[in-house]
Amino acid sequence: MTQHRIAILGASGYTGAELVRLIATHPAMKIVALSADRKAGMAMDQVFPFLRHLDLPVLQKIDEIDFSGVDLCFCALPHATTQVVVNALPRNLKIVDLSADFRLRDPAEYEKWYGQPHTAVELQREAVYGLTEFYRDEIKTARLVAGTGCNAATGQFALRPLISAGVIDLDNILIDLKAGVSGAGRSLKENLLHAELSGGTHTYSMGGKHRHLGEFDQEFSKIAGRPVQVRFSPHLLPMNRGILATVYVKADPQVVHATLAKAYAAEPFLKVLPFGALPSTRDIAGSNFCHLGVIGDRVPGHAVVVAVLDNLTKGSSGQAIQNANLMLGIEETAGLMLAPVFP
Ligand SMILES: NC(=O)C1=CN([C@@H]2O[C@H](COP(=O)(O)OP(=O)(O)OC[C@H]3O[C@@H](n4cnc5c(N)ncnc54)[C@H](OP(=O)(O)O)[C@@H]3O)[C@@H](O)[C@H]2O)C=CC1
Ligand SMILES: CC(=O)N[C@@H](CCC(=O)OP(=O)(O)O)C(=O)O
Repeated sequence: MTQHRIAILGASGYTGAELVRLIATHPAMKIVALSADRKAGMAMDQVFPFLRHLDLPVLQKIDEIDFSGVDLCFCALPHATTQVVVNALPRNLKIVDLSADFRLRDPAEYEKWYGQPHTAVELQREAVYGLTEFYRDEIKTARLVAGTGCNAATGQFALRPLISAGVIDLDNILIDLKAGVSGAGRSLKENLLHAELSGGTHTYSMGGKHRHLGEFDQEFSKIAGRPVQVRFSPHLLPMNRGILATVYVKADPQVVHATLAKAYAAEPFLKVLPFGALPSTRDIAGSNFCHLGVIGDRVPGHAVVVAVLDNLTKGSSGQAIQNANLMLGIEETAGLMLAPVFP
């Protein structure tokens, strides 16, 4: 099988390491370059001893990499840095970006949510939104794909088919979400110290401030053909991986279940549980699966959808590989059918 030559920028971060872990057993990808910033010059097993069994290139600064020998580049860098880096890469290089820089179509929306003007607007326009199950055809022919926010992916898996089918009240949607701490990346932050995190939970970016609302607004309004604004309450939980979104909608619960089950019947990674069964993050850790459950609320005419996925796989690096498979003409599930880790 052809081995596509892969570079990973930001390989010393959490999503970068997850890309390496998954690509290590991919049948048609070979890692030829890895980048880091502070950790440039180090071997991967110095940064991540859990990858010691692999023979990997040394971490380099981005400007030391020869991209002429690369077929596809995963970019797992912080937002804002990303647009500068991608703008300087060869224009024929296929890129799957994991940051927020190319997710929003409208430059004004980017500035609103990220607090600064976009400096590569033409790339922003070129990028295809990377929620694979809903953008497959565009992703197959794209050069630049923008991976979704991990929370944004979870909420969209619960809601997109319901909005498309017109079975929920569009003005009555609440996404209450719990996220694991690896979603915040590997750089040191005081509030993420074990002593300050492990004993409790708290909300963050409440009151309509979370940046993934930009993705919800963009995508839900596009599907509905009119503005849709959801309510969103993110919480940080003292767990490493995983997101659980509890989504409250005004709708017939059986119709909600039937709509999701039908929409995802042929999807290899999206699993709808029997009516009334609800999923747990414990059942998807380390895998590219998203589990969804539906139950009737106590108040008639209301339903609750619960969606879970792993932020480092289906929420970022697994999704990125799924998109790269399509861009390279490989089987979409290649390298991704790993079972979750349990317990
Ligand atoms: N973590 C998650 O669950 C998700 C993350 N994302 C997005 O993916 C991207 C990567 O996230 P994550 O892996 O968590 O982040 P980390 O903070 O864990 O890693 C960031 C990586 O970028 C490198 N880096 C930082 N600054 C620079 C710079 N100025 N120039 C070059 N390289 C730099 C770091 O290198 P070094 O450490 O050597 O300094 C490191 O390799 C982010 O945009 C994030 O928002 C998207 C979905 C989910
Ligand atoms: C726990 C935590 O902090 N999670 C991050 C989501 C990670 C992600 O999807 O990041 P980007 O949108 O920045 O790429 C958050 O809620 O902002």
